[in-house]
Amino acid sequence: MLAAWAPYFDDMDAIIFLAPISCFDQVLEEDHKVNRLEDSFKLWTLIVSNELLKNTNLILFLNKIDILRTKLSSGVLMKDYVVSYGDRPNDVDHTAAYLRRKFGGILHERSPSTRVFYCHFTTVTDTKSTKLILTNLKDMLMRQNLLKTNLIN
Ligand SMILES: Nc1nc2c(ncn2[C@@H]2O[C@H](COP(=O)(O)OP(=O)(O)OP(=O)(O)O)[C@@H](O)[C@H]2O)c(=O)[nH]1
Repeated sequence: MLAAWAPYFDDMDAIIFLAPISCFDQVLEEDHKVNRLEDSFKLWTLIVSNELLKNTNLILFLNKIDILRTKLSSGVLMKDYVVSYGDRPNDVDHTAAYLRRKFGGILHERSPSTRVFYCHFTTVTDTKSTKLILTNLKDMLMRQNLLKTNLIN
């Protein structure tokens, strides 16, 4: 599937990858044996390791942080679903930072090129904060393109 669409994205400035991190205790609707967070790790691994996309900026949105916060506060334990999480504190700061490190580690280990790890914690339904993140990303990419073409230094 990825192999089929990747060639159409190799000249994109960036791909925004949304991983719904509140879904750590859920399974895929189409396959109840697959954990949704595991599925996001798998897809992220496929994208970061794809040769055709090695020059494309990858921007990771660790999304649904608001739902993650509510879920953890209600007593759902990350370690019950993510065994490697162990006995770390079950709060939003620690769990989110842990997941960020996991996604970043995959990029670091599996990318065929050296790439910056762009990662944001998001609640994309909050249009105001999402607009701000997107505007900053657009500025960053424009600056990067100008640097590449030596129009600024
Ligand atoms: N509270 C909250 N809702 C969100 C967020 N992102 C998406 N949603 C809502 O979640 C619902 C499902 O949208 P998606 O997550 O895009 O789609 P999905 O992952 O295929 O759907 P689900 O299986 O329902 O999670 C929609 O009603 C969205 O508006 C978020 O960050 N916070």
